[in-house]
Amino acid sequence: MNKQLVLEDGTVFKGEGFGADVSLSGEVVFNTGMTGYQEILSDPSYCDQIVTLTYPLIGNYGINRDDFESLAPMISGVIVREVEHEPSHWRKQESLHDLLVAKNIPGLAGIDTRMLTRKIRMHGTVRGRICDLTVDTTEVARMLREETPRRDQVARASAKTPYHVPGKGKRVALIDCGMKHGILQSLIERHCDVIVVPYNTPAEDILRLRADGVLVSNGPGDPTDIPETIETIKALLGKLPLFGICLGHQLLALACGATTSKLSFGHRGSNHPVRQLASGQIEITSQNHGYTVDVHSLMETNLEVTHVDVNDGTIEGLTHKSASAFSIQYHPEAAPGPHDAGYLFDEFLQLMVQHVETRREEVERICQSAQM
Ligand SMILES: NC(=O)CC[C@H](N)C(=O)O
Repeated sequence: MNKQLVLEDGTVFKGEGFGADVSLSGEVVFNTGMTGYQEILSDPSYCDQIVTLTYPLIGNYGINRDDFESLAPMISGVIVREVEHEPSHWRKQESLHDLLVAKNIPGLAGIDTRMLTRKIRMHGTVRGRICDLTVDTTEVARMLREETPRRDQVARASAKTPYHVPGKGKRVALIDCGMKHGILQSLIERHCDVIVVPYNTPAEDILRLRADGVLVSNGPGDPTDIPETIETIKALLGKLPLFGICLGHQLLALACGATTSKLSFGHRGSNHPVRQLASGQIEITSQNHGYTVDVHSLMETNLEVTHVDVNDGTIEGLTHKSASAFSIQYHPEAAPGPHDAGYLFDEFLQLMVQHVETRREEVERICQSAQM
């Protein structure tokens, strides 16, 4: 044993280090997915978090060039029960260890991940640090309790300047709060013409793009940390069809006057059941969020709940009663799946088509009344 995880309450888990030989702190969370470690560690929503993977063997199919959700992982560490250093898969290019070394991210193997997960489930997420066995753990725990966590994750994860991904279909302005590439991919598959813009782009600049709709992406941190994006959404509401995913969902709710709060240990995994209220149908979804929209705060808003989490009853989807806007807390772009929720991208497309038709009808009506 040569590395340890120290938690802010003083608990210590000793294990074997892998990946980069560095010490990093972060919020310790767990993900229950059996596969998808490459997508998880490269999902910018995990920025500044140390992720415990509850599936007991990780790394066995390696890392490939295609499955990254972003090119620069922002995760603070990976914790596993057992890591495989000799992966076997026809698509693999390198091992998990090699990737973590290259990206300067520490890994910790050989600890009781079930015990750690049960602790987080009972007491909520905690701050922790992966470090050498030689350091004074009481000192590390004190430092973890006293340091103020950063709140600039979205600014670090978002694109710094706009860029265009041309397509022949509907034009989507994609507000990048720390976007997973899967979202872009899902729009490209539907032939969209996508302009990705930074999280703090003002509404006027977005309107100037003459987009057919706006998608607000997933992203890290607390949604209340980015009032700029909330203001942009407020100004766009009713002018263009709007679709919010995960952080984007929380931001739409805040823009409409609702509130959000932190869940005790969040939802992170790839088999979370969600009920669609209109049909009663259950979708199996991929989730990764630590915050939720407060149900009682919806009373004062024009929002309606469309989807609910079957496990804990929290809100998973919202729609606006008058504006063309809807959002979901989970991931329709999920990779490696499940794909039950992919229809939501088609609904967004449908909303953009309807919006264009309504506008055309409006223009015709104005022209006709002008002739009279
Ligand atoms: N995946 C996301 O977009 C996460 C949203 C937000 N950072 C949360 O933890 O709730």
